[in-house]
Amino acid sequence: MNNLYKDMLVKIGEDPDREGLLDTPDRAAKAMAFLTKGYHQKLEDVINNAVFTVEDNHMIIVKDIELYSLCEHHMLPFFGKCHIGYIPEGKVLGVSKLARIVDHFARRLQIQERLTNQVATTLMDTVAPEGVGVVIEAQHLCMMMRGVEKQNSCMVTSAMLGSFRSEPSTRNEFLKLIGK
Ligand SMILES: Nc1nc2c(ncn2[C@@H]2O[C@H](COP(=O)(O)OP(=O)(O)OP(=O)(O)O)[C@@H](O)[C@H]2O)c(=O)[nH]1
Ligand SMILES: [Zn+2]
Repeated sequence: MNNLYKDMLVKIGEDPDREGLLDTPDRAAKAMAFLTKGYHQKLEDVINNAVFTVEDNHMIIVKDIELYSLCEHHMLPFFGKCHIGYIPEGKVLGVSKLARIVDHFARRLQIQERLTNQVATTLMDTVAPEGVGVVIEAQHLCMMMRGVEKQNSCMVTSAMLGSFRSEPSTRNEFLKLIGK
């Protein structure tokens, strides 16, 4: 990937041999590898069997999980917060794994809707809860730094599965607890 970045520097009108840019192709390649590392992770390694048994079935919420991703249309960042809720049916997931699942799907080229769905369906597939709700609020640099240049708009996406979809009271409890 280093050569691609060196070519890019030339194409945008820069001199890749000037002092400040000598290590830039290397650094940029490393940064891009980090930002897209989700492609090279296995979901089962991310979750690492951190599934535990519970007796009760009260709603569990982890909110304000920060996320950074890249929009697949412009390869520019979008960033914001993810809120996750679920009602277990015998099994819960280690709490850090919720944030790891968000990163696993965020660290790649994405659209916000797909990211939201992937987080929700992964939780559904992993612990088979009664229901899952995922809300993502994010700002897209492709709408801020360029294009339509709107600085204050925020895209909100949601994925409601199981009882979060079928039961308005469950969905409303979730939305209330995440402050929506
Ligand atoms: N639904 C959705 N759209 C996105 C996301 N990220 C970027 N986009 C949009 O993808 C669209 C691509 O539209 P095009 O008209 O092909 O590209 P463009 O000419 O660069 O569009 P502008 O951004 O309007 O200048 C734009 O409307 C972006 O705002 C996302 O996560 N979800
Ligand atoms: Zn974009």
